[in-house]
Amino acid sequence: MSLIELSDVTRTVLIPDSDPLTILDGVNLGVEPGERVSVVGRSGSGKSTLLNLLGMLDLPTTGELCFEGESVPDMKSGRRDRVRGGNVGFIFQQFNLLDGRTALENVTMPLLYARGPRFWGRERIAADMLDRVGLGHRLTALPGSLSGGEQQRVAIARALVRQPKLILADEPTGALDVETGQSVMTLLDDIVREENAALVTITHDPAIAARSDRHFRLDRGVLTLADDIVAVS
Ligand SMILES: Nc1ncnc2c1ncn2[C@@H]1O[C@H](COP(=O)(O)OP(=O)(O)OP(=O)(O)O)[C@@H](O)[C@H]1O
Repeated sequence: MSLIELSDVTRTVLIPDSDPLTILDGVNLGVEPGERVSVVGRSGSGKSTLLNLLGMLDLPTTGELCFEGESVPDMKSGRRDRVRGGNVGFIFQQFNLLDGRTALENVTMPLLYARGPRFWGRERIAADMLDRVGLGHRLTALPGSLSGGEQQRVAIARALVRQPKLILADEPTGALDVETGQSVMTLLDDIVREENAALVTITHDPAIAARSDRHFRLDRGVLTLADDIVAVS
């Protein structure tokens, strides 16, 4: 069973005084546990819309979306929020850290929704996670005092601290120079592998896309295999 699966998914939006706009058109994609998938596509091709569906933030207009075999549109919204919170980690181009909070506070935050030992031990768990991304010595640093690469490491720690089964990374290297971007992706790959999480990376950059196990291209809402992107070992 796929971890998350879109079957013949269409997403359209209604535009006042105009025909409906089709943003995703007949998309089929199954992501397996522990698998790394990349999606490349030009600006406006529908990448963020696809990511929002995979993250169960939006629902398909037609077609099916299942998480671990369960229909996402059939979930009540409270359950959908719990399934998302417990299973999906997000990483964004602009890091999206809370400015006034330390690195440790940023990474602790998702554990405020945990229960039992993970709630009571949240600061130690978050500190361990920051240590794993090489920032054990910057626990009290505010995001503004960290470099872009360090901020993205904090964001990776925050995305992974609840041990999600699925990580969704939207242009994770878009705000970093090439070398920093590659080192951040190496770190992300290593942790994702250790945790046996699935990783879906949306990127403009073929070198970043090539790191994944399977590669797709999105063009005007149509998703196809991108065989010209060659995996690097
Ligand atoms: N709610 C909406 N209403 C109208 N148009 C929308 C809406 N959401 C998305 N679009 C349009 O659908 C297309 C795809 O949007 P989307 O944000 O998914 O693209 P993208 O590939 O992520 O682009 P970028 O790389 O620039 O972020 C764009 O042309 C966008 O303007």
